[in-house]
Amino acid sequence: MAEVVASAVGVLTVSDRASRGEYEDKGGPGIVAALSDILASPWRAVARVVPDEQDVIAAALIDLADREGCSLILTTGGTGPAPRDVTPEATEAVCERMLPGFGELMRTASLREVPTAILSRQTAGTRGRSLIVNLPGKPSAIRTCLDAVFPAIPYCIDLIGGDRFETDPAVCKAFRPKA
Ligand SMILES: Nc1ncnc2c1ncn2[C@@H]1O[C@H](COP(=O)(O)OP(=O)(O)OP(=O)(O)O)[C@@H](O)[C@H]1O
Ligand SMILES: Nc1nc2c(c(=O)[nH]1)N[C@H]1C(S)=C(S)[C@@H](COP(=O)(O)O)O[C@H]1N2
Repeated sequence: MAEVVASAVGVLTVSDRASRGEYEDKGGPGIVAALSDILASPWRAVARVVPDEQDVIAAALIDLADREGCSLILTTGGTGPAPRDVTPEATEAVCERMLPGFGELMRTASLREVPTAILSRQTAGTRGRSLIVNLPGKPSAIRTCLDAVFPAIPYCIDLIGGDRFETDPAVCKAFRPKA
């Protein structure tokens, strides 16, 4: 019988205070809870918490993509305009190709909730067989943004040769044009 292999998903919290233990990280667990709801195929989280330092974020993204083999990596935090917000820069630095449509759609969805949605510079891109997607730091933004873009994520990962992800159609209808 074929062995069922759980797909690794990187969950990267970028927060100075959460990384120092000054507050409990609600971002990483929020992403895990959302994925538990959305995904129907076997998966496991590889979670990390790092400070808002571009080199540290980039190193974590490279490790999750190249060593841990995560087909999907979700970051939370560090996407705003403050001087220490550098998650988009770290993402661009490690990606071969950017997918600006992700940021555009996530900001549009968030704008229905808060006018400050336009302050997020969140983006997405691919590194080898990994798709990296930035989410804002506010834990409440995680579900809003994932619900907006997740229908396109499994097909995107198919196209770059990553793992096959299935969603629970009652929660999220993944769209595969060639299926
Ligand atoms: N990982 C997290 N867990 C819980 N709350 C968070 C987390 N990240 C952000 N927040 C909340 O969202 C707010 C905005 O997030 P932002 O990423 O701008 O944080 P920040 O003010 O730059 O500080 P830090 O980097 O220390 O989290 C924070 O002030 C905090 O209330
Ligand atoms: N859905 C949603 N998107 C949101 C927010 C939010 O509360 N909900 N906060 C905004 C604010 S106030 C900022 S500054 C930016 C960047 O946040 P970050 O630096 O924590 O990533 O995300 C924006 N996007």
